[in-house]
Amino acid sequence: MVLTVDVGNTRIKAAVFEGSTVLENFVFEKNELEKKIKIILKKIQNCSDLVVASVGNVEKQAFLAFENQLKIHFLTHDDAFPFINKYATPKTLGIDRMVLAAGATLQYPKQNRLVIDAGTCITYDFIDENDHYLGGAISPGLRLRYEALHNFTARLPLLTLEKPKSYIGDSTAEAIHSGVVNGFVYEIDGFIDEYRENFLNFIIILTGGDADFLAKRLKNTIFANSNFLLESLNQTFQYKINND
Ligand SMILES: Nc1ncnc2c1ncn2[C@@H]1O[C@H](COP(=O)(O)OP(=O)(O)OP(=O)(O)O)[C@@H](O)[C@H]1O
Ligand SMILES: CC(C)(CO)[C@@H](O)C(=O)NCCC(=O)O
Ligand SMILES: [K+]
Repeated sequence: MVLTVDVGNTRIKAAVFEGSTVLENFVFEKNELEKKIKIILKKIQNCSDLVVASVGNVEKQAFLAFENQLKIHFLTHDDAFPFINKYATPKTLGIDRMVLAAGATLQYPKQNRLVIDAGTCITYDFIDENDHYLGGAISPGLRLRYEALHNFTARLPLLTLEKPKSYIGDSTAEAIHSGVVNGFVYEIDGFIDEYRENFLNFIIILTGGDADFLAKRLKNTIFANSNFLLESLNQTFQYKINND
């Protein structure tokens, strides 16, 4: 069994896989890392490998305490990935985006794929049918938008996610909810439209902490898979074993 760990910008997500099946999911905070991994390994014995993708400030050392229990694989840019990276600055491409691109490439062979990860940031990643990773976009995620409005102004309160009543916000709170939530949805629909103008066919994979909320509101019908990053991490690991 394989324990996959996604260290995001805000939280940590983990899942145990047997082959390609998820046995159990976990979400926890960064300061709980060691404690939680210990609990997971106690609960689910015979995990042979631990695979980590980290974009947060958690380094490989944080996992060395478990070295005598299972093999630690800390993914880096030097590992084998199943696509050709056309990003102009491949060394600065986020490892989470590389893992998402790898998962899309392996799970949906020989087609254009757009991966949208609505997490702390929204990331867009496009891998074409020739398995060329072309790039995409990075923008502030839903919660970050609420926080940025509050942190960088004098008068805007810090609000938490609420469904806007209308696109015409009739109060400060409603104006913020409309700006953040509708702006978020319009942005994503707008990007999808732009891709549609340039590519005849592509599949869309929607993931991240806000994926379910978003899926219901997009004009494009897309199903959310909030586990896509961890599934991709498991697949990237299998690919690495087969190609090392
Ligand atoms: N308990 C929570 N803590 C933080 N964000 C949450 C929580 N529950 C839902 N969310 C939503 O999830 C979004 C963050 O997504 P996610 O959890 O995927 O981010 P992350 O852990 O930082 O991962 P990544 O860095 O890969 O985006 C926020 O915009 C927020 O609206
Ligand atoms: C964009 C984030 C923050 C999303 O988690 C991460 O992928 C990252 O730190 N990327 C580095 C910059 C880039 O991908 O070009
Ligand atoms: K993200």
